[in-house]
Amino acid sequence: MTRPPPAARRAAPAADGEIPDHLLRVGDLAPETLRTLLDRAEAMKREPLGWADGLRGGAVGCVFEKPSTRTRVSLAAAAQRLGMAAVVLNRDELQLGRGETVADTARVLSSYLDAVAVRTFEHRVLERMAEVSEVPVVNALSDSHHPCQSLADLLALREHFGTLKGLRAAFVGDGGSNTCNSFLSACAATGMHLTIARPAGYATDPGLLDEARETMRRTGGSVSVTEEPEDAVRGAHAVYAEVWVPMDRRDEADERRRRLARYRVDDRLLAHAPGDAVVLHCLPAVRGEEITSEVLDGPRCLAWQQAANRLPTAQAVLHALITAARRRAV
Ligand SMILES: NC(=O)OP(=O)(O)O
Repeated sequence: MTRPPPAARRAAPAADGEIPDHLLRVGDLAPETLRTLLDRAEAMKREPLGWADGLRGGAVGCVFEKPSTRTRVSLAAAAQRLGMAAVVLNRDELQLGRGETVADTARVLSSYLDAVAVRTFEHRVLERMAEVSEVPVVNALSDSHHPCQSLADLLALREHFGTLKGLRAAFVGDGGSNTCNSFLSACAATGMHLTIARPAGYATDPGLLDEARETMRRTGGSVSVTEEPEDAVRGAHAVYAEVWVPMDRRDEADERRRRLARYRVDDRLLAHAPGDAVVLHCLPAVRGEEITSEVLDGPRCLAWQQAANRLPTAQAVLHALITAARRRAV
């Protein structure tokens, strides 16, 4: 008998410490689960090999409807470090490009693979895939969430500061971006204090803010919103900059550059932050736009560490989801 699809077996979020069926949003990870993934990623970063027991010979699919450097390569490399093959596909290489439905595609792929990572436009495509997939689905970026990035961000912050709880972060730019949404949930789960500085019209989804505040009641974190980037960075341990014109918003490029111009992370803005504040950027960066080269290449920037951490965090996610799914299937 065919197993019921994972989403039908249990609704996210999973209980504290429990690995969920899929990773679609950081908000689906309970605080203890997030900490477990970070601990595992840290161990895998120290000792990348030796985690293939039971996984050797498996395969992970990576389906990308949009370009990617970090996510695509880190997931493929992570699969190989776990002894698994990585099958990396663009949309046009699949029948998806000729109209086969997402649900049909996911059903078929999950009969070949041990997990499938998907970068797509609409988040509901991932939710639909998770509903029908027999194997874990990993969000490799959707229009509203970027959980793999947030794990790498948290690992870089924890490596730098030794702890996450109580850290003060400022996100400067588009408060409704996928990176900001996931970073908000990451701050909530770890008890961080986040200030989002964004112009009017670039607000964070109120539902996500409510969800984060609910989690923060338990973890001791907080979130506030301002239109003033100087206020946001004052007292911050970390300042997050992100590209102003994402891949799917090129038609808004001029408007975005005009509205976000005050939100550039440069030496002028950082003069309002503590001298030992670090700078985060998920990359790729547009130098001179949302961040200057002086800052991006400077000693306080963790962007390169964040990028490097994409590999051990991807390895931890794949290992955790696949081994948990196999245990549940027994
Ligand atoms: N930060 C990030 O997701 O990079 P890529 O778009 O290159 O995967």
